[in-house]
Amino acid sequence: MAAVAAAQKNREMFAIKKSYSIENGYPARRRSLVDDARFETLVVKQTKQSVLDEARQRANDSSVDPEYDNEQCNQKTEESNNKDDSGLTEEEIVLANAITEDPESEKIVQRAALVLRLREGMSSLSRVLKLIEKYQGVVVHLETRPNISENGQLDALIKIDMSRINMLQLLKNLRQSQTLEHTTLIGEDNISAKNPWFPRHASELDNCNHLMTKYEPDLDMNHPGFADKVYRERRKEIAEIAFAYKYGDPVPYIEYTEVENKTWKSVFNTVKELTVKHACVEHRRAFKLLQDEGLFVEDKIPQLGEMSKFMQKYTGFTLRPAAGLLTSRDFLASLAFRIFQSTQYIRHINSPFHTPEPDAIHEILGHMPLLADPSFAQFSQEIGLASLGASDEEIEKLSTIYWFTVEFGLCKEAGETKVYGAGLLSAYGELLHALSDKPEHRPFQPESTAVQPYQDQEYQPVYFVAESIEDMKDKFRRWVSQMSRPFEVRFNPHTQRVEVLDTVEKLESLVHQLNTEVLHLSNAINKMKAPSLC
Ligand SMILES: C[C@H](O)[C@H](O)[C@H]1CNc2nc(N)[nH]c(=O)c2N1
Ligand SMILES: N[C@@H](Cc1ccc(O)cc1)C(=O)O
Ligand SMILES: [Fe+2]
Repeated sequence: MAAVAAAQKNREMFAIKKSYSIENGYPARRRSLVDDARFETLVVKQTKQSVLDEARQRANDSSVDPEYDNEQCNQKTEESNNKDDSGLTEEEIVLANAITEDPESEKIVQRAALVLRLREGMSSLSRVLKLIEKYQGVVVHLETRPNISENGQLDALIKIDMSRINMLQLLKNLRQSQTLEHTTLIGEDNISAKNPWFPRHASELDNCNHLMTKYEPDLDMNHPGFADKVYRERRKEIAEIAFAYKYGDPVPYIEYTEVENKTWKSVFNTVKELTVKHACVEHRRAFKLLQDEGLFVEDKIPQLGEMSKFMQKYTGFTLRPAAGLLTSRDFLASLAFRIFQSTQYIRHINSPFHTPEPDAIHEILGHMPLLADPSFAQFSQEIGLASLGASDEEIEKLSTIYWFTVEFGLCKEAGETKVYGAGLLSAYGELLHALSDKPEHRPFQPESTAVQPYQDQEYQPVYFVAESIEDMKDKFRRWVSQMSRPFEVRFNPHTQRVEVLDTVEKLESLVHQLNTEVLHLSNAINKMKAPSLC
């Protein structure tokens, strides 16, 4: 018990706190969640590293490697130093970040309002207007008034439409001008910092790979591999491969070692036996399919590339490698694109029944069977779509729902309680615990489930039981429709793009598509009703 308490304390000490970046002098105005996560990973890792090196020494491991990650950290620090944001307003930083994160977006024409203080009255105004013309901007609104405090000065509000890249140039130019006292850009539409950035195309998931480092063997005293240098090196090697991965690359092939295959064999055989009796029908069905296709065999860890092909065939889900436990926002965002970010390293041989961080055994044995089920795949994508542009509070709720369904969900089946959560289907220790009378079983209700606190270091004390997976999905849909996001999104599988449904044109084209599909459906019905005589 003492060990558990110590581990809990260790994790609390290092858990990434929401306000961490602000406490450490990272300007709150730069509210890109991508940048925040990058910064947090860096600082938390550096701090933890030094404290834990000491602890590892105490754990009788002489293989402390202080160089770990220093290179990577330095690189990132330099990167962020190069970004000189001094003097820019929040809106301008958001604008500049939007361009850096998606260079294609620099040509997007953006509406924005400029507030200027003109030193030389009307004559400065004509210079400003000429400049706007030079940058191919269109003035859509212009208002001036004498400045109340200074004689002869004029305040102007100018609304313009201009490409993002030109807007940044224009601002630079205006700031250097002697005739202006100050220039402020007020964002409109999507350059507002109030809507966080989110990926619009599957390729932008290259930006969504921020890790929560608290359970890595290098940083978690209770990780089964904490004092095993060989294990830590191997885990790092495989994580590096994931770090280097870019959208469009083939899924990397990993030559698994004998020990790793042995670990797989022991988990696979135990889970195979237990799931016959305890897993939900969707899991059992897909498990059999995976066996029939030769992917689920006892003596070889399936390759992620093969798994990805398998799932693409059944539900369109594909896999991309992840270096460890991802932040909820990044992890959920990829689900919106029917992409599952999957770790590729294997848990420690000493702890096959349960591991504190997701590993390839968890992803493959736990998640893949249900992601190969069309209805469950749809549900996973819906949680992902709901997460795009959601507030931090909503992300917290969505990930809690995800936790108690996709990860640790139980459901009823012909009067019996069955397992569908991936965290149980890959951890036979916890699977048996979940079905025993030790933990509490509560009915799944999105409102209460979404706010149930949970920890991810030990077996759960509470599980939620759904009437059925379909019923859980229905309840989730009703609940999620009340979220605060002021827009709807839709995934276009042809372009792999998430579209924000915010213009009449987009909705019209969608209605058109749906009409065509309805026409096909009614044709199909007619054909069935009156089969042709030929
Ligand atoms: C969304 C929710 O937080 C969930 O537990 C996520 C978090 N990050 C993850 N990261 C990886 N690599 N694999 C996972 O299964 C998850 N699960
Ligand atoms: N506990 C799971 C792995 C896991 C860890 C953390 C998670 O968030 C999810 C899954 C297992 O042993 O298989
Ligand atoms: Fe998982």
